[in-house]
Amino acid sequence: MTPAEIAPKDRLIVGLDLPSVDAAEAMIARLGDSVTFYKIGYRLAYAGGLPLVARLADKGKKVFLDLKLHDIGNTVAQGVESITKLGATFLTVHAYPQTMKGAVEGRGSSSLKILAVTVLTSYNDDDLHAAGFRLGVSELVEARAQQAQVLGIDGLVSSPEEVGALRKIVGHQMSLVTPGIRPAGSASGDQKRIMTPGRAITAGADYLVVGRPVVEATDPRAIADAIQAEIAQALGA
Ligand SMILES: O=c1ccn([C@@H]2O[C@H](COP(=O)(O)O)[C@@H](O)[C@H]2O)c(=O)[nH]1
Repeated sequence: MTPAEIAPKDRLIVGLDLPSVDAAEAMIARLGDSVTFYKIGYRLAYAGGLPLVARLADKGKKVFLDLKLHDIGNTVAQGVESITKLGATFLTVHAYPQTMKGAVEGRGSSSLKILAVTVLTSYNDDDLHAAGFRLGVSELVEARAQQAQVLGIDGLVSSPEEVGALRKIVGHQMSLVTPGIRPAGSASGDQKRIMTPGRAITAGADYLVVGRPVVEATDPRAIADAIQAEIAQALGA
């Protein structure tokens, strides 16, 4: 799907980082038709949230399974093959060559799209160096994007700060999905590479992932609607 083909409303992916399936379902009901795309990550998946994928699909919503797999290639391939049956649109793996190769093998010809997490948005250059990496954020993101492209990965997760450089490398063949989104005035929390929704879209992001600023808001629907309006304005839609 080229960026022009993505419906503006589908570009906001709300992270259901909530403690239980009941809490997630209550949030989905509150957000109503403001949100069409949800992300299920560690917190909800390990609290029994995987069956929600099919329930959301039945309601016409899309699901991003943010499981960030990383293991030996064979294990990743087998795990991804199981995940293809859940009905999610996106699944994340860490952008290590063996992991990405296994994920593409496990995905096979299914409709599941594999996203490679380049460098977590809570990391800056100092964090990478402390973890033993020689490269800084921008160099590592770009190197991993090149490897992901060669291996047949469908999309990349990065901060919006890297989207311009990534587009030059991967063109429109891969989806660019960006967490680290903060509406003006909201707390950054542990995120270190952040941008507002409008600036991220203008920078060229295809999808914006927003968790806490929506699900911890007093009025989540009002915040989601404001983000959708900012996205539409940045797209000139
Ligand atoms: O590099 C990454 C990859 C994934 N995430 C996930 O996105 C959401 C962001 O939540 P906020 O509350 O809006 O910070 C969260 O589920 C992360 O696990 C990311 O932040 N960065």
